[in-house]
Amino acid sequence: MAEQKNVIEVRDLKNQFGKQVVHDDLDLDVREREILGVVGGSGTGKSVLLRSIVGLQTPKDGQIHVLGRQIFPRKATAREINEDIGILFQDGALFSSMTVSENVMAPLREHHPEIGDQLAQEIAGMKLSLSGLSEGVGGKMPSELSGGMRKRVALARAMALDPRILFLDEPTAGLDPIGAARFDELIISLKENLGLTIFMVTHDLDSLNRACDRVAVLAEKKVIVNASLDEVRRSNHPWIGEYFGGPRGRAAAGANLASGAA
Ligand SMILES: Nc1ncnc2c1ncn2[C@@H]1O[C@H](COP(=O)(O)OP(=O)(O)OP(=O)(O)O)[C@@H](O)[C@H]1O
Repeated sequence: MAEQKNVIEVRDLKNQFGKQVVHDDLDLDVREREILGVVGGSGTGKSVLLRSIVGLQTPKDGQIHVLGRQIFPRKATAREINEDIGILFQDGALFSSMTVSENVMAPLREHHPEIGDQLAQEIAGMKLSLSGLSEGVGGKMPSELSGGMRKRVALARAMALDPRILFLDEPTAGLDPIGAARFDELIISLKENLGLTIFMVTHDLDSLNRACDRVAVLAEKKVIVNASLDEVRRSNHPWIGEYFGGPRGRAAAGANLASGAA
């Protein structure tokens, strides 16, 4: 198989808050068109890593390149960075006073004010449909939707500018198992049909089994392994053993085998 190129390269990353060093000499590669699951204990710096890569957090040291652009030390402009990435934050963060359509159109209004109302509406409708929502949803307020639907609206908004990379921070948190499985199917289809690369911070073992091509594990201020789930499971690191070998880990792996997934 041809070697996939890296769309994200992080080298020697250091993040520090006061005396607390969160990342030290952290390296990470993310390949084009893969779904990378990012896991690690609470407070290991998964969200800080995501925020550093998208330019929302200024690291202490290191180098970050995304799609060939230098994010840190900063050379790319915020506009250039935002052109090719979409972000779904942990809480979805929809604007509660705007309709669903207006939420999805917000990035278009900000980055492409030249786009007229009708075209913006049409693009919003298309993104909602890509996210598995029906047309009628556009006129509703976020408060009228279920948690799963709100996640899909947030995903539609993250895709408003046709990103090449999607960053998802715990996208299935708060969803029931069926809603979470459907969300995973959706992101797999985005990867397969649109060729997106997906960087997904998650605590959801079922999601890792179902959706991720590779898994990066954060521990000891670094990415200690970035490999297929099978390879990660073979690691003898104590946190990995506890996480994947515990009852939840075994149940998730068993469910995956039973459903015939690779
Ligand atoms: N802006 C900030 N100022 C000070 N400390 C911060 C800031 N952002 C993050 N931290 C600290 O950095 C550490 C890593 O935080 P982060 O949110 O990245 O962890 P995480 O791995 O995503 O955790 P969780 O799985 O619980 O969401 C935590 O100890 C957190 O308190």
